[in-house]
Amino acid sequence: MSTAEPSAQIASARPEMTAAIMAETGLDEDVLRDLVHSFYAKVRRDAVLGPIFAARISDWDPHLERMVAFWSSVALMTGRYHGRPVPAHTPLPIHGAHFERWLGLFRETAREVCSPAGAAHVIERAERIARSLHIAVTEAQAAPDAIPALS
Ligand code: HEM
Repeated sequence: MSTAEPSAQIASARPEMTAAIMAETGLDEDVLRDLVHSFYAKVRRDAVLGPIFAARISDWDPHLERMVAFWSSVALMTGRYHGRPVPAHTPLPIHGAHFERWLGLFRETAREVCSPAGAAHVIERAERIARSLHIAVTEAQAAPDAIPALS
């Protein structure tokens, strides 16, 4: 690390922005790890969402690692996640009610785990991404051969 770089606590593609978000929200990789692990513990116990995940994920460690990287990218702008969420969801048996339930559990967990500013930050992003995913999944279910609009 050069001396010109600001003192972000974690490796980031945009260290200045990451440091500013961390200072404003109280979020860091440890909080996001706690958020992801607590959230998926609830998801796995959920009567509606749990079976959908159980049918696709047998080894949870890599999924949880991927989701910490995803939230690090989304919330802290670190650029750690390089996957494609839309194709991962288009084959799933999900519709509006699943997204509402997912968001309900996510909001609840974020408020338990994060500071108020941190919870507001991740909830706003989760709501935006859930809306995009819902649109993409609905389009793919209506026209399975169409080119996906989002990746
Ligand atoms: C409607 C409720 C949802 C269900 C049932 C669901 C289910 C799943 C499942 C089963 C996977 C694993 C897919 C696989 O590896 O085969 C997955 C991956 C993933 N989900 Fe969701 N999901 C939901 C909503 C969301 C939302 C709202 C977000 C983001 C805010 C999200 C973000 C992701 C990401 C980033 C991955 C990893 C994709 C990859 O890189 O492979 N999911 N989801």
